[in-house]
Amino acid sequence: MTLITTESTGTADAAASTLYRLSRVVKTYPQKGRRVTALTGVDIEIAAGEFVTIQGPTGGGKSTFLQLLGALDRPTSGTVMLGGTDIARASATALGRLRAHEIGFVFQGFNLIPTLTAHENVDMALEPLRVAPAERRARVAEALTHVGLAERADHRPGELSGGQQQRVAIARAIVKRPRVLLADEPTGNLDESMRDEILALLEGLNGQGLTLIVVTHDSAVARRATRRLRLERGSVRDITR
Ligand SMILES: Nc1ncnc2c1ncn2[C@@H]1O[C@H](COP(=O)(O)OP(=O)(O)OP(=O)(O)O)[C@@H](O)[C@H]1O
Repeated sequence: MTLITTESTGTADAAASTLYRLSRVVKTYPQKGRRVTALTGVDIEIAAGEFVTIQGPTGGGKSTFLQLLGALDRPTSGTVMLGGTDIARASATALGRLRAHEIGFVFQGFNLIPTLTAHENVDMALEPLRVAPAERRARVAEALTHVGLAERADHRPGELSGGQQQRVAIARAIVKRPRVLLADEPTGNLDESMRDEILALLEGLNGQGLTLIVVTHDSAVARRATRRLRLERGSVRDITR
């Protein structure tokens, strides 16, 4: 099964290759006539194949950090390299392309379209990729099989449990064969048994070489990471033990 790209295979070579390189990243937001600093000058590298978790207090800068990694926003200063692209300086078109092709997103609230079936929700991610119809159908089926939902392809989100909805969201993220999967509290809305299912699925994907970067308050998730980061008052600290 080819769910991930060659750039992110789990070989020792790929594991040693840098996926993200952030240098002196500052992010400020205007707020009531002054500027709030969300990131104070972050320097960090993330290698292909890592499973990184990001923890920290509310307002510490986690969402801001994830938005920059996801090419959803640009830093105020500094560079955010994803492979050979500097997210700070790339055109809006290039960033859109990066998000569509290279980055899978998973959110706490699943963010599925309620009127579409599981198959249609996953298929949407292939829309910008110009995949031929037959291959498109095969890739969607493969992604749904991978998350254990082949039998539920025709179900709408309202007919699925929270854990199953998150599986559909993960299928939607991996169907594009991204270089990295970014997740914001992916287990935040789930009970313990569903959390463990999703965690096992994410770990399996990482075992196949997919780079995972997960913002989480859940220490059970963080315990499985290969590297744990803490973001507090806009700075990153490595807390892997
Ligand atoms: N769009 C915005 N406009 C103004 N200030 C913002 C904006 N987004 C974030 N901030 C501020 O930047 C800082 C970091 O916020 P961020 O959302 O990145 O933290 P967080 O660690 O994700 O918090 P939480 O765990 O509550 O989601 C906070 O002081 C926040 O108020």
